Formats: sequence, structure tokens, C-alpha cells
Amino acid sequence: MSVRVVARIRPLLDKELDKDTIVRAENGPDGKLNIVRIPNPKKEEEEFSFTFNGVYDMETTQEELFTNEVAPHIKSLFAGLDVMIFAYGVTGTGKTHTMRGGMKLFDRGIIPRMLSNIYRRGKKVSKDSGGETTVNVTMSYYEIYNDKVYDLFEPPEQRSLAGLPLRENAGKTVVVGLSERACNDLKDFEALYIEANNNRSTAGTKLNAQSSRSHAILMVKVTQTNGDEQLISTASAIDLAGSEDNRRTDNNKERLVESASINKSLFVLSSCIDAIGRGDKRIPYRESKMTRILSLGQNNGITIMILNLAPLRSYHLDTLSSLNVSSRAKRIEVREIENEVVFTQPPRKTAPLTGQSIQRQPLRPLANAHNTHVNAGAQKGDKPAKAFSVYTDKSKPSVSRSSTQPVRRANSTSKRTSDSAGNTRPAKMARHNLTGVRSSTEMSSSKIEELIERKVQEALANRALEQPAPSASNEISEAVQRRLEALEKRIESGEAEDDTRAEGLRFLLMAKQHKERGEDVSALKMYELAVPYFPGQERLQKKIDVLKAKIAAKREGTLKVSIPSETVVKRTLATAPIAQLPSPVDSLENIIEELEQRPLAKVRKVRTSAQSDADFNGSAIIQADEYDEDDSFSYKTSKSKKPKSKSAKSALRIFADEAEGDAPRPMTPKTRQLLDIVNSRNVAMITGLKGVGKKKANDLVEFLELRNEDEGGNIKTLQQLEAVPGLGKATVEKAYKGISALLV
Ligand SMILES: Nc1ncnc2c1ncn2[C@@H]1O[C@H](COP(=O)(O)OP(=O)(O)OP(=O)(O)O)[C@@H](O)[C@H]1O
Repeated sequence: MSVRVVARIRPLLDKELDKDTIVRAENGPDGKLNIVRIPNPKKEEEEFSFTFNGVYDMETTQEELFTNEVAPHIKSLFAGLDVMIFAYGVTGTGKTHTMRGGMKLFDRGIIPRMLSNIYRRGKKVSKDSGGETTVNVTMSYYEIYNDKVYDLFEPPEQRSLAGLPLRENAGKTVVVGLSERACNDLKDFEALYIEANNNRSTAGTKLNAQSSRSHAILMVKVTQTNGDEQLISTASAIDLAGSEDNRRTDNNKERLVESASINKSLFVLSSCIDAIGRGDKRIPYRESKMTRILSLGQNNGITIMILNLAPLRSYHLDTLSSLNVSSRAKRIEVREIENEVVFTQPPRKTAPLTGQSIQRQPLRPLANAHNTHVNAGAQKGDKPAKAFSVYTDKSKPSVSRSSTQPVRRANSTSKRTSDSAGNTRPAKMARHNLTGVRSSTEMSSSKIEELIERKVQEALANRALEQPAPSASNEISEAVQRRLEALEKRIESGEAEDDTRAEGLRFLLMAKQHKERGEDVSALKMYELAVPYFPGQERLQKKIDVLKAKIAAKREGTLKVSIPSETVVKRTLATAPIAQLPSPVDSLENIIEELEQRPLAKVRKVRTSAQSDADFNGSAIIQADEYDEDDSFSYKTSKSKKPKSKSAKSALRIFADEAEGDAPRPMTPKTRQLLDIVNSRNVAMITGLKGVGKKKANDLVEFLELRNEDEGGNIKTLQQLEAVPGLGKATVEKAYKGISALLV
């Protein structure tokens, strides 16, 4: 089954009533509303049309959207399928309104309605089983802000600056150290949801008075227990931050950096969608945390993408861009595989699923010691869970390691070694239709590859998880704690700036890679994303100008004639044959020219929204539950230097910052930049290093992933880098020398 992609056009806001609208919904040949039409920005008399699985026009109510798109899948959730719904679109187009909604009962968004529905269905399931099945609901809620993961149950002032790490386990992305809270009813949920939303990063921008500056991910885990059988499935609701054209937002520096991060992750998402569409072997999931978590095309269950659109002309080019991305997303296949029922021990009477028990470990030690942490947690059954799998519903025992489950697995208190060895693992009861899927004898080569890749990932993750837990855990925790504190102090005292520079450098690297591949539009985008990090950099600006000129010249020289996925419709008689009309992709290239012509707005002082997050009134949910008719529930770059000769002398100099004598010397900026890139674990960036190919980059990232955090996690010196298997001195030297070429 493919990702279901539906578009929702928001109504005009009061302040927009006199504005020109250009987006309209239309019936398809089957009589269903499933087409979005928008004029060609270059030729008003032509229209582009995009077909979706469903289109919701300005009049659509919250209830209609929920009833049509989400309610039918709650049954599937209880049948063991994971459900993921995410809202995508430009800033100010209604993503948060769609997912969270307003205060009034009728205005509630998908999330509160979904919870309401889950509780109702839970009661029904329990009733229908004569009380034998118990249903428990827990939730986790986190945001990805500036590419860092933060638990939304953690107030911002208590967050570790580094955020929570991600790990791959059993083919799924795991947020290590994320808390999971029990919410037995709507009242619990309401309290938790409001509390967490108050911790979300929002701010006022010119385009949206209360703009989400982060991607917010809500995970609702439904656990059904009947005797010693347990079925866990997860509903995820994701409110992505909106892409922004900073020439329209009047963003200040802080907003610009956020914006660059948002735009980068959304760019990576569209690159992933493109790569999946092309059938590439390598999908660039790892280039942003958001795409790692979404794992589009790798996840199982049901995936629904809601494309939010503003009908206004002022959004024209942005709207076209998001229509292009999302119309391609509907070709992504999602395996409709249910989670398996697993056997557990009978429920413990002392099960802690009451009230708002917090099922988490202190955050700080976790941030550095997650590998051993997870293991330790698995061995000490009485301790609260130390890690929560983002997609905890797979049947592997290691995944369901949260000791906070109302019912534990038969071996949840036993050692992980026996657990993961598989010999003593209790038999799983595969659901019949799952068996059907697995017993398929016709396995395509891509499926085999996928299977192998998954197995390798599992093996790697298990290896990481099975590293022996430290015996003197208290001592180590303290050591880790000290290191974290030192790290935080260093960050507070200015290293955060380095982080930011490294982020800017990342964009430059990606730009360079795109340029080398001849992808000029993408390269331009990356250079533009780098601008906020290197304000006033003339050379960067020159690169942008040269690329723009190149793109414009290319476009004029060879007008593309292909119309990839969608149709161009003439509204009036036009003389040009359809085949010669620019495709939507062409129009995207035109964006640049269009933007060039716009005057750069002066940076205005940005209002930080004084409004509290009062957009959601939980009591409305409770009220709703009572309604029967509610059926739902520069840095100063080292100036480009002349290439150094490959003399032994130069090699010595390269390593002089740490190699001479016993005491390490202070790190040179070039070394720091090289190590920043390496430690970013970003394959695309690492591949941008001179002399480092894809294989080396992948091996390096894998090495870093497996490296025990207690040994330092990151590579700290060039010598350590040299020692990485598969690299060696010559490669490191080459990469080091190539660094200056990457700088502007
Ligand atoms: N369907 C709708 N009906 C009524 N008002 C809406 C609708 N969709 C959006 N709005 C209003 O439009 C404004 C912007 O919506 P919202 O904050 O949800 O956008 P967003 O896409 O989440 O933006 P950002 O990416 O900046 O967070 C809000 O005032 C919201 O109440």
C-alpha cells in the first residue's frame, strides 16, 4: 500500500479576505474531489494540476477531515498496525491547526480526536472480550529543533543542549532516553498534552504569529493485553515545521538559523522522496534527524501525509514547490504489516500504570551512556525504563524493553543476553495475515536486499546494545555526568558558536557535492541555506550569483519539455503545444529568478509571541467524549591557500596540533572542522571530504555508531581518526588538506 497523500486548502484568515486566491480544488474523472489546480507563475493562462488521494477545500471542517482520513484507521491500529499521520506544508498553511486544532469543540484537530477515538475503541475492545483484554495507552512527545531531539516532557531549561541521541535498532529509529507517560483517559492526556505543548519551540514570524520552529512528534502506544498475550501498536502524529522563504519572513538571526535548519530537513525529506521515486539504492535518510524518524518507505503500517496549502497568491511559488514534493510522495510504498502478538507473563498486580507515573531515567547520564544504559535497564527489571523505542511495536523483545509496561514479557526481567540470544525467547504467535506476507515465495531482489540490510542493521544495533553494562554503574554515571557538565560549560562558553559554524559548513559541503553532481538548483539552495551562518560573505554571495546565472542561462538555452508526473492544463486558448510548456519542475527553477526580482526586506524586529500556547483547550476533548454524535474520538575562512606540496614536512605540520609531545596542543581550526564533519556522522558530508568515498564514509559512520560513548563517542584527534579501520594516515591527510578548499 502506498503513502496516502491528501491536500487540505485552508480558508482565508480575516486579514486576508481581500487577497487574491490562486489554489482551487476540483473533482477528478471519478467525481471525487482529488485535484488541486494552480496557475503557472510564468504564464497565468496555464494551470498545473496535481492529483492526490483526496483533496479538502476551504470549507472542510476538522471533523470531516478526521472522519475521512483518520477514524477508519483506528480499527487497524487495534488490529496491530502502526499508523503515522504527518502534516507537511509551508509556514502558516495550517499544519498545527490540522494536527492540534483550536480551543472550541468543533475546532479540535486530529490529535485530540484520535485520542478520544482510541479510548472509545479501547473500552469497546475490553467490553467485547468480557473484560479479558485490557488496553493501556502511553504517550511520548518530542520535538526536533535545530536538528536536535528534545523531550517535550522536559522543560526547556532542563534540557541537555546536545539533545537526545538516535539509534537504529531492529530496522527502526530509536530515540534514546525519551520518556513515556501513562495516560489512562482523556483527562490524563489533556494534562500531559498541554504541559508538553507549552515546552514546544514556537515564535512569531511575519508569516505566522505563532509559528512552530520545530518538528513535533507525538507517539501514542496502545498495548492490548489478554492473559499472556500482548499486542503493541503505535499511532504517531507529526506536525512538521513549515518551510520558509526568508525573504518573506523578515526573520532575525536566531529565526534564520532555525529556518535554515527547518529548510534543510525539509529539503532532505524531498531528496528522500525523490530518491525513493527514482528507485535509488541509497536514500539520504541519515542527513537529517527528521527523515531518520519518519523513515518514509521503510516503515510498516499505514502512512498518511496531509499537505497543507494556503490559497493565496503570495504563497504561489512555495505552494508549487510543496505540491511537487507531496505529489511524488504518493508513490512511496509502505508495507502493511501488523505487529505480532507476543507472549508475556501474566499481568503483575503491582503494574505501575496509574496516574501520571513518569517512566524515565534522569536525562543527563542517558545522553552519554545510552548504549550501556539500555542494557542495564533490561537487566534490572525493577528500574524504570531508560530508553524508549520510537517504534516500539515490533515484536523483538529487545524493542519492548520499557519496564514500565503494564505487563512484562516473560523474560523482561532476565538478562538481555539470554533474551537476545533467541534460544529461550518465548514463541511468538504470528497473526495469520502476517504469515501470509512472510510466506510469500516470490521475493524480488530489492526485497532480498532490503531484508539483508535490515538484518545487518539489527545485528549492528544488537551488538551495540549488548555491550556489557558497566559493573560500577554509579561511578560511571558520575563520570559521565561530570563530562556532560564540562561539555555543557564549554558549549555555554562559546562552543555553541562552533556548532553553528559546523552547521553552516555542512550546507557548504552539501552545496559542493550537489555542484559536483551537476545539481545546480540543489547546490544553490544549499548555498542559500548557508548564508545565515556566514553573513556578509562576499565569496559565498558570488558563488550564489554565479550559480543563479548558470541556471538561468541553462534554462534559456534548453527549455525542458517533459512534464513529469502531473498535467499542465490550459485555461484559455493558448498557442503553445502542451508538450512545450514548462513542467512544474521547471517552475521551481524559475523560483530563483522570481526571488531575485523581489526586494530584500529589511530585517525587522521580530515579535516573540507573547501568547501562551492556549490554542488547545483540553477540556473540550473531555466534553467531546460525552457527545454521542461525536463519532470520532566566516567564518573567517582560512583564505584559500595555495595547495601545499605533499612533503613530509607538511604532513608533520598537519598533525602538529596533537601529535608532538605528550600533551596535546590546541586544535587548529582546520582540524576542528574536519573532526566536526566526521563527528556529524552525516554520510553526505563525510563523502564531501577529499579522498573519502561512499564506502569509507559509511564505514566511518558505522564505526562511530558502534563506538561506546563511555570511550568518548566522538573522534577527538586526527590520530584517533587515522586509527579508524579503513581510513589510515594518507586518507586523513588528504581530507585535512581538502578542508580549505571547502571553505568559502
Ligand atoms: N482550516 C483552518 N480553519 C481556520 N483557520 C485555520 C485553518 N488552518 C489554519 N488556520 C489558521 O491559520 C493560521 C496559521 O495556521 P497554523 O499555525 O496551523 O500554520 P502552520 O502551518 O502550523 O504554520 P508554522 O509552520 O509556521 O507552524 C492560524 O491562525 C490558524 O488558526
